[in-house]
Parts: sequence; C-alpha cells; structure tokens
Amino acid sequence: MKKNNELVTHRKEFTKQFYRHNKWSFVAAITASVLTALGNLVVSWLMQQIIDTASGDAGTFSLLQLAMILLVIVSGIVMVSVLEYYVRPLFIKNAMRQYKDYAFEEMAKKNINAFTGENTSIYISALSNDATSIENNYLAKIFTLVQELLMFAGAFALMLYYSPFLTLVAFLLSFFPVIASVLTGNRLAMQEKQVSDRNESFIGMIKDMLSGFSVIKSFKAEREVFRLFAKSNSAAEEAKCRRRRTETVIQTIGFVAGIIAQFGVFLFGAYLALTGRGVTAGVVIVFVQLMNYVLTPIADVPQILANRKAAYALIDKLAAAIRSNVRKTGEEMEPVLARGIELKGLSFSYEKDAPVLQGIDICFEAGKSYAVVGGSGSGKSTLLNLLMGSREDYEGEILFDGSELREIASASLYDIVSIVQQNVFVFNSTVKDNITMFREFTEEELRDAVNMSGLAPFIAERGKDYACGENGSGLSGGERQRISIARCLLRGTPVMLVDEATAALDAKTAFAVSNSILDISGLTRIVVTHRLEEALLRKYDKVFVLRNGMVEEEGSFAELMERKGFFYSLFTVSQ
Ligand SMILES: Nc1ncnc2c1ncn2[C@@H]1O[C@H](COP(=O)(O)OP(=O)(O)OP(=O)(O)O)[C@@H](O)[C@H]1O
Repeated sequence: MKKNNELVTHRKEFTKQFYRHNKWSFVAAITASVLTALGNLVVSWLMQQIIDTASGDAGTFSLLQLAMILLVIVSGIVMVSVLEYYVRPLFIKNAMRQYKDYAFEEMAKKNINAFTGENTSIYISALSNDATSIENNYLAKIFTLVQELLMFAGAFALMLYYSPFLTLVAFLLSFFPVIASVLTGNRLAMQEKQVSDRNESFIGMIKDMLSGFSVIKSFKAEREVFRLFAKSNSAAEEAKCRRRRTETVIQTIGFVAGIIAQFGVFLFGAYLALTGRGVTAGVVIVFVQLMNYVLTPIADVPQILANRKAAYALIDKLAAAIRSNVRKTGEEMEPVLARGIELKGLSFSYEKDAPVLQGIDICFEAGKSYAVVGGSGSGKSTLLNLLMGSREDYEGEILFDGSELREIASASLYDIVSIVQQNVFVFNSTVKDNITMFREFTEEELRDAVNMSGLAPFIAERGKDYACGENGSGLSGGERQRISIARCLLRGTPVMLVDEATAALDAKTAFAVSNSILDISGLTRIVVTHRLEEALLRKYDKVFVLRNGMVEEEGSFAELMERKGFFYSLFTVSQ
C-alpha cells in the first residue's frame, strides 16, 4: 500500500510537468475541444430543423433563417479550428519538452556510479519510444476524451428531448458496444507495457553491439551476434504486432456492435415515423447521427482509458528507475579539507558474504599524498569509488573533517573531491571544452592545468580547438588520460583521487605527470597505482598496501622496504 502511494506521488511529479508554465495553452486547447463538441451538436440540431422544414413538418425557423444560422456555425467552427491549430500542438510541445527535461534533471541527481551498474536502456527507451507513446496515447487523447464525453452527454440530452421512447430503445441497443469495449480495453494496457519492455531489451542489444563492435569483428562473431539481434528484434516486433491485433479486434467489435445499434434505432425510428407516433423524419435521421456521438465514446473511451493506464505504467517505470540509486540531499560544506579524511572500521561488499573491503582504519591527512597499492582485485578502485560517494551501503565511517560522507550534499562533496579515472569519457567536442567541461576559466588557470597534465606539447601542435571525435576517437589513450588529469586539476578541488591515471602513458610522460601531481602543495592526493617506481613512491607521504580488502601494511616507502614484508615482495617482483 505504502509502495503504491509512493508510486502515485512520484508519478504525479512527472505528470505535473505537462502543465507547468503550460496552463493557458491547456485551458485554451480544452476550450477548443468543448466548442468543437458543441458545434457538432448544433449541426445535428440544424440538420433536423432543415429536414423537417423542407419535408413540410412545422419548424421554428424559415429556410433562410436556417441558412443564416448555418453560416454562423460554419464561421464558428473555422475559428475554433484556428484556435485548435495554435494551442493544441503548443500544449503538447511544451508538455513533452518539460517532461523530458524533468526526467533528465532527475537522472542527473543519481549517484556518481549509477549508470555503470544500471541497465541504461530503460532511460533511452523512456526518452524515445515510451515518450512518443505517452504523447500520442495520453496527452493528445485528453482532448479527444473531453470532446467525446461532452458529445456523448449532449447527444443523450438531445435524444431525450426529441423522443424519450426512442432514447430508451437506443440505450438498450448500446448495451452490446459497452460490453464489447469493457472486455477488450484492459488487454491493451498490458500489451503496451510489453511493447515498452521488449523495446528496452532491443535498445540494450543495439547499444552492446555498437560498443563491442571491434570485439565482434575481431572474433568473427557477426553471425552469433546477428542471431541475438534477430531474436530481440523479432520479440519487439511480435509485441507490437500483438498490440496492433488487439487494437483491430477492439475496432472491429466496436464497429459491428455500433452498426447493430445504429441500424436498430434507424429501423425502429422509421417504424415510429411511419405509424405516426410523434416522431418526424428529421428526428429519425438526427437520431442516427446522434447515435454516432453516443457510440463513438462507448467504443473509444475504454480504449483511451486503457491507454492512459498504459501511459501511467510507462511513467511509473521511468519514475521507479530514476528514484533508485539517488544520493539523498545532505549538509552543505565549505569546499575545503582542513583536517583530513578518516576511515573507521570501513567494510564493504557488492554481494552478500563476499567482502571486498574489511575493517579498514586509515587517516588521510589534509595536504598530504598517499599511494594505495596492492594486487589485482584487492579493492583499490572500490576504496576510491566509496570516497567519491558512489555507494552508501558500507559499514563503518568515512569522515571528511569529521562529517560522515553519507550526510554531505553531493554538490559540496564534488567541490571537495574529484577523480581521475582509468576509463576517461571524452565528449564529442574540442580539447578545450573537454578540459573545462564547458565552463569558463581564465587563460592562466587553463595554461597551468595543461602544463601540469603534460598536455602542452599536444595543444601546441593541434591547438585547443582540436575536435576530439565521438568518445575521443581522434585521441590516443595517453592523450585521453592527460585530458582527464587536466580536467581534474582545473577543478581545483582540495582532494584529488587518482585511479591508475598514468597507465596509458609512456614511462617518461607518466613519470613527469605523476611528478607534477605530487609537487602540487596543499592538495590531498590519494593515488591508486600499479606502477611501483621507487623515485615516485619515495615522494608519497605514506603508502597503504591492500591485500584481500584489508590494509596489510602502511608506511613510507623506506619503512616498508625495511620491513621486508608484503610490499617488499610486491616491489621486488615488479622491478
Ligand atoms: N560493480 C561490482 N560488482 C560486483 N563486484 C565488483 C564490482 N566491482 C568490483 N567488484 C569486485 O570487487 C573486487 C575488488 O575490485 P576492485 O576493482 O576494487 O579491485 P582493484 O584492486 O582496483 O583491482 P585492479 O587492480 O585489478 O583494478 C574484485 O573481486 C571485483 O571483481
């Protein structure tokens, strides 16, 4: 029950976006729908008047007067159409733009590592196919719904006014279409959700195929991958096919039941007119027309409501995905580190009963530099990721100047720490944009970051407006890493985490870059490294040696070497 309420609250946040700063176009579009419905009803009334006046039955107006009324109505309909032309697309455009903008803003609140662990296809599908479905089946249908319900009520009132008896007959004959609609409506919602789920898998498949294209080619796995593609493609098309079939069934049942009801009224009305029971020819013809206005909503409304339900399911799916892996808002902090970062009894595991870090007690003092070394899988990257606030499900404490990491607001945390990672994402833009991350910095700040990261020769040769290409396709691995280091240096955070940042650089550049990072004074540096180079290791204030998720040894390079323990053997093997 609580979960249901939460779902509805999250959904409301999303549906609110349709109307935010968009109320007037919504009201105008609804007004146009109301006027269209009224126009249609008045046209029916006019038709009855014209037929009865022409066939000699007593009418209230002369033919000339009726022609004048017709002129007024037609002008009115044209004006309403013009209003509709402007406001309906305007409402839908703003609604969808705001909906997607909101979804993106909410996605940006997720944890720093959220999209490395989650299936991202759900978001791509939600902002493409699902959004189109919501636009067509939910938003555009609001106006159809209003128009049809009004026409239904108006037609029913007019029918009662013309002949209560014939209305009763019409009511009984409408029973079939009502049953038919209700029976088929709900199936559609279920099938729409299935279409969305299959689409999501299909997008995931395409994403994998494109990202792993070089692996597929080099392992000659095209056939095998094509088989997977074809399976996923076929499943997505099957789901759409089933939905289309259900739509056809709904339409056919509605059509047949409608014909039975309409002709039943027509024949019965004709009988009443011929036997002189107070029903004119005009009334019979108008009844057939009004029956349309009654039957169309009976056929459409359950389908529209089912589609609304389907759209809600799509919104709920996106809302639930967006609400997971979100860092809760915490306290604001000054962008400084005065004392240091303390880890107290820190333990963490990705999966139950498989600890990756166990009972770690470390103090990183402000302004000093630390190396974290250890064998592959010993938990080095996990430690850095935890310091970046990627997870909150650790045991023990991570204290920044005494404040628990979980309680620090994301914005404050990333003003204090920044990370240079192994895998560098490069945007399809210039080198300068990739270093500044599209923000403004002074020329001097930029020059310093470029010099320290070892990018200066590259920029001197290609210029800072050099286009990096999609995901840095125009750059070497080393150049990408230098961009990442420059990015981090430019941010100027008091804490810099470095995860194997120099792995892709040649030995000489790697040494120069590491050296310049180690020479910055006042910066707290925690560097994960596999490169066990004495000249560099001697520059760290302390080296922490991890083994099976625990701190096996700690001390300066000289102390560790003297101890002749685990580090000593790691170091000597690597030389
Ligand atoms: N997202 C994850 N889900 C589950 N297990 C993970 C995840 N990331 C890492 N692990 C596991 O946690 C352990 C520690 O990994 P981590 O990347 O922290 O080690 P590392 O010391 O940085 O290794 P390397 O030097 O090879 O990069 C490994 O056994 C790894 O398989």
